[in-house]
Amino acid sequence: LTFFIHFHCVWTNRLGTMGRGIAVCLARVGISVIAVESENKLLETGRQMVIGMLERDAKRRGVSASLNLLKFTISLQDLKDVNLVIEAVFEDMALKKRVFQELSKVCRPATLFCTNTSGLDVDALAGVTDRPHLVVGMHFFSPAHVMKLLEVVCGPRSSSETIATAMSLGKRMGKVRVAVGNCPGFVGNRMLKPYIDQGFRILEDGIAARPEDIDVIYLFGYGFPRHRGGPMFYASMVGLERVLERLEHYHQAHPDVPHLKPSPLLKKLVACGSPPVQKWREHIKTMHTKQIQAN
Ligand SMILES: CCCCCCC[C@H](O)CC(=O)SCCNC(=O)CCNC(=O)[C@H](O)C(C)(C)COP(=O)([O-])OP(=O)([O-])OC[C@H]1O[C@@H](n2cnc3c(N)ncnc32)[C@H](O)[C@@H]1OP(=O)([O-])[O-]
Ligand SMILES: NC(=O)c1ccc[n+]([C@@H]2O[C@H](COP(=O)([O-])OP(=O)(O)OC[C@H]3O[C@@H](n4cnc5c(N)ncnc54)[C@H](O)[C@@H]3O)[C@@H](O)[C@H]2O)c1
Repeated sequence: LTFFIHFHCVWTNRLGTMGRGIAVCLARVGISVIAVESENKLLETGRQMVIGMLERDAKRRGVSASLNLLKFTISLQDLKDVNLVIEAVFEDMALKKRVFQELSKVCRPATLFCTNTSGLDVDALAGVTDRPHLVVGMHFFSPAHVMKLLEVVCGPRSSSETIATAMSLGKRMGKVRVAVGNCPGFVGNRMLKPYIDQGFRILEDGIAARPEDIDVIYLFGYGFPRHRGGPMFYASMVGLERVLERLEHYHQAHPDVPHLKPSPLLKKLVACGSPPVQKWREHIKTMHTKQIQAN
């Protein structure tokens, strides 16, 4: 298989730029990569970075670096024979649309188009291509060659084969994959944004004196390490009745604060006897079925 990716070329604060991390993930599992940049100077900087990362990675693992799998270019025409594209240009809908339109002209009709957008509408991107069923999100986390998570973002028009291919490519790259739906920020960033936003509001309201105080509270009060599970597991562990009871209490006191209003799902789960987290899925399914029937 051959893959095309875009990669970032400005070395800022060691910040892992997505394209180069994705290129490393692909090449180290034996997949050919054609990396495309917008201009020669950026291409050369990016090339050196990717090679350096691959060499360090190979040294750590005691193997030889698979540099022969990489090709670097500034010409989109070089992508005419690739099987799959992972787009990682700036987070700008107009630019991404332009890139996908160009790719539609250059690539074979069966080539899959994946986007590494952090939260833009995958279906809007699919809509500008000549193959909406072959478009899917592959949301890697930064630095992409280190972080294990991959959100596979399924648009309403992504075919099941397209989703399955993105999932199996993620598996081959050694990622922990989660298939998610298409909404602003998907799951990770949709959850993270309210945390960050509340942090700013807390500072604005003078509830915490320093940003460090908020971070300290999070680090020492609510670590979510792997062995302890995430926020959903935590809610289950605390007890859903207690979570609901607290939210209702705060909601009554502050009816104008939207995030204090308990969700209908939480109420339903409590009404069903607060099943353990592993059992929520069947209740959620029933709820969705009823919603579909009602509509
Ligand atoms: C409101 C929402 C806003 C949304 C914004 C978009 C968010 C996005 O959509 C989602 C995300 O990505 S969110 C996720 C955001 N991500 C996180 O939250 C990640 C937080 N960071 C961590 O968990 C740890 O720092 C790591 C596990 C990355 C490294 O662990 P360690 O034990 O220190 O390991 P080490 O031995 O020192 O380095 C190993 C390799 O990693 C490299 N590298 C290291 N740091 C880097 C950096 N900052 N940068 C780049 N690269 C970095 C380092 O150069 C080396 O590379 P080499 O080429 O192989 O030599
Ligand atoms: N940085 C993160 O933490 C992170 C994490 C997950 C997903 N993402 C997403 O990945 C994408 C890229 O993010 P980034 O942080 O690597 O971006 P970036 O801004 O650092 O790099 C974008 C790269 O795209 C290149 N580019 C722009 N137009 C191009 C074109 N027409 N042809 C070829 N290359 C072109 C630029 O030269 C640059 O190298 C964005 O959609 C972003 O939301 C970022």
